[in-house]
Amino acid sequence: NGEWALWWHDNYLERLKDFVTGTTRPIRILQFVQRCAKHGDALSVISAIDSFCSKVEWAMNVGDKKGEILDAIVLETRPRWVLELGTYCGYSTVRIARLLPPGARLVTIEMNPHYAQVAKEVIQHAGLEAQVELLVGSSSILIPQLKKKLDIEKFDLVFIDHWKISYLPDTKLLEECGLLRAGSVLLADNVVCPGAPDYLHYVRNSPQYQSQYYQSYLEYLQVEDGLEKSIFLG
Ligand SMILES: C[S@@+](CC[C@H](N)C(=O)[O-])C[C@H]1O[C@@H](n2cnc3c(N)ncnc32)[C@H](O)[C@@H]1O
Repeated sequence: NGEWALWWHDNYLERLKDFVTGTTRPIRILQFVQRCAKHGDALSVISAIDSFCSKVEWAMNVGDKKGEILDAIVLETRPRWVLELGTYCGYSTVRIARLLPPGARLVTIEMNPHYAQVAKEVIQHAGLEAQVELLVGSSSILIPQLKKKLDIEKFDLVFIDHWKISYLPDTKLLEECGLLRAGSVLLADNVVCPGAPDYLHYVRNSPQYQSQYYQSYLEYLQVEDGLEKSIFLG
């Protein structure tokens, strides 16, 4: 059901609406945010995107239900440095950035330049551009450059939400590049739908991680999905 729903919303309906409107889904989300959300008010940006994506057009944001779990983990972690893999339109970026303690930074990586441009405008609309560094490119190329590029030592929290096939190789890359410390938290989205079985097998069986599943629902749909929180033990 989940696979079918994703195909329906992400391929068939999106292409149809793109064709009919002559725009793209990210542009339609941005236009809704600009029309309905208050400038500088992150919560109203989040509400506008949730409202658009639950009532008008589905989109692959982490969504409101899993978003609450994400919020709780950001608040309990109180990170100084956060990395997000997969920005899309900046929904989860705004969710995370609004909860960061003073002086903390969120680095978010998006390989699609069109999505990244929309995300930049969404983040600006939320008034959070000072907290966020948006990098455009592939995670596998950018991760090894992060220490030099941004003078980062280690990430306290990593939100993993790009293509599922990249979860495991990028996690190993973060380890190899020395970007994780004992206690760093990895939070991976969509571990059930569409699923990341090789990643789950790794974090649940490696002695280097202590891992826990948070059951929830796929964004804006009644289909089981969840987040996996994995603490790197060093
Ligand atoms: C599920 S969406 C991210 C949703 C976003 N985190 C949110 O909740 O609002 C996945 C995004 O990851 C991007 N992506 C996929 N593989 C990537 C990679 N290897 N490097 C950078 N971006 C990637 C895609 O272009 C897409 O925009």
